[in-house]
Amino acid sequence: MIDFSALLPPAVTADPQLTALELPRAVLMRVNFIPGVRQRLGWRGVKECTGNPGALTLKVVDAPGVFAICPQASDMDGEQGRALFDLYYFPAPEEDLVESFSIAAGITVLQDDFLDRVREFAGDEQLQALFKLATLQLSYNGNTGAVAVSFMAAERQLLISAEGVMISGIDGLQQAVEPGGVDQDLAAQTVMFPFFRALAASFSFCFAAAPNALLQLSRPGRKIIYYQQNRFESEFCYDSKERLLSLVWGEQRGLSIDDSEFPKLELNWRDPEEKPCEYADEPWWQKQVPGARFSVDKNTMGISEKPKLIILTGFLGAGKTSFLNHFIEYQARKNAFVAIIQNEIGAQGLDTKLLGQHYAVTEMDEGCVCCTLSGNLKLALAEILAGFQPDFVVVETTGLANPANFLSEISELEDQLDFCSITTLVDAAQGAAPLEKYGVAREQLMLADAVILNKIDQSSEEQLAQLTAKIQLLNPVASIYETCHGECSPAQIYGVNFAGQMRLPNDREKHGIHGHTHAEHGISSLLLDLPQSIGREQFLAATAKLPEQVLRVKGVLQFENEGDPLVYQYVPGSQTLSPAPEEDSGQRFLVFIGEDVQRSAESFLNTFI
Ligand SMILES: Nc1nc2c(ncn2[C@@H]2O[C@H](COP(=O)(O)OP(=O)(O)OP(=O)(O)O)[C@@H](O)[C@H]2O)c(=O)[nH]1
Repeated sequence: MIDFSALLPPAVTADPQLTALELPRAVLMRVNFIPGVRQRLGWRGVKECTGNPGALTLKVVDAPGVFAICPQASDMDGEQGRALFDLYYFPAPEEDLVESFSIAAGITVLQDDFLDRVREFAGDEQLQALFKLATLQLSYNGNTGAVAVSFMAAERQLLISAEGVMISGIDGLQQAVEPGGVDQDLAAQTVMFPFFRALAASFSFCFAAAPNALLQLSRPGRKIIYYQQNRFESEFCYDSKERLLSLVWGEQRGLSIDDSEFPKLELNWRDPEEKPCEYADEPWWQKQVPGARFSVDKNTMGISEKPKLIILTGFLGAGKTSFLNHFIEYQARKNAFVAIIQNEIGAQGLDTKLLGQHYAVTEMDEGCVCCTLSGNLKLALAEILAGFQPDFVVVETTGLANPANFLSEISELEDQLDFCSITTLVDAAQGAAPLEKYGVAREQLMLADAVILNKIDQSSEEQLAQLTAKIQLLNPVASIYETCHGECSPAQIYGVNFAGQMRLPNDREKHGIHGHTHAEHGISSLLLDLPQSIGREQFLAATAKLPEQVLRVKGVLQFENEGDPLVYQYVPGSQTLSPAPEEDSGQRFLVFIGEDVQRSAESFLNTFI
């Protein structure tokens, strides 16, 4: 029985249809975030389409273009789940292969916005019609745990233009394809096979098992004759075959592969027979990638195996999430994988949604921010380290957390993590006020290895100088960096190889800093459910009257008679409304943070509802 627990959450594995639908994505994301493994399995990288997180674009070693996969349909029959995916290849403009695509595809490839369109191909029907080359079928039996991955493609994808194709050239209109001539003759199976090869090898790696059956079936190919106004006919084409190649992990009987239209059985191999010679050298027979097992791959590459740990603190609204977004982007460009642990005040986990979905995120329970973080941090870290092999783990604490509270727990994980830095964001726009008022804001600074002075666009030079002097008084050893929107180079802060060492609790005790400070600051949080839609004017009038005890408000809301939901963010003195993340839970809410928030939230509600 294949163990899916490291790939999919239990709520998904309990549902065979969902499992069939989610499995390729889970496998592809997982292998692509383990640098040592990715390359060896044949991948160069993966990216989710923002409009459709189930749709991925991928680069494969040695293929200059971009491959893509997009879920198309799924169904279920008892314990059988099945899902179909469309597979695409978007050639690079300089590739000779472009000549074999249709004239319309060739023109599209040469347009300036082609690569931008490819990144968002899942919402682009024209692109899908021009570049779909194959289909993938995923079958899963919930009883036996068996999985079949079936690849369907034609030897030749032939398109005949009934009326011919004219294009405009230097000498005016020219006949590019004669009426009844071939517009496209593409070796679809050969073009797509490198993708299937790497995909199948990724399944074997994630399942830690090689396939134990292989089926190959075929049927006569077809050519498509197209007319104007989107009219199509299809005819058999006997000098081309369509093939279905199916690999099975686990018990083949009882797995429903939709192969009814493929009457001719060409190959039927089962373990322990000798492997079919045409596929004997394929990488999918290896259940382990040499030198790339979870525990040793980085060592064999001469890299320290332990992920670097960064603790990100900073008072409410200082810019932690903004900085984290840049940090992730910077690392993604360097092919490094960042795992994030966030502890959100309020149950909604808004920050997780505001960050892209490209990263593993473990949200911890809400509750007393300091203590809960302390209690669950080890668990969350252990979960991440068991499931992934991140290069960095960033713990983004709430604006009210005192890092001193969980430093001793982190020091217990010294053998699993390299401590890199406590990085503290400071809101230059708010100046020294939070530092003067809240002990926790001072302690976040006293503990910092690096201080990022953010929002300098909202502060005068004189105010900046005063604030810097205050910070230096509190923490004479931390380096201070000035930024806007958290945009600063991680290499500048942490050094090129991130050797920064976090001071451990024993050292800190000497500075007179102690744990658990949550009782002293008197700040609490409150979640306010909003009606599904609200009036824009009334809402803005109410926010204008927020009392100074309210330090932070954020949430998702929908204005009456307006298009999409919006994210609302408030810190004293400024508020923003921006488009909500694509993945919308449908819940409309605000989280209030501050002193006496109960009263503030009640009077807020009274003003505008
Ligand atoms: N003008 C300006 N606004 C900024 C800057 N950096 C962040 N912001 C805005 O400040 C607000 C808070 O930023 P976040 O990055 O969410 O801050 P945070 O520290 O994660 O906030 P919490 O989750 O409440 O702790 C958002 O509306 C940002 O767009 C900056 O440099 N200048």
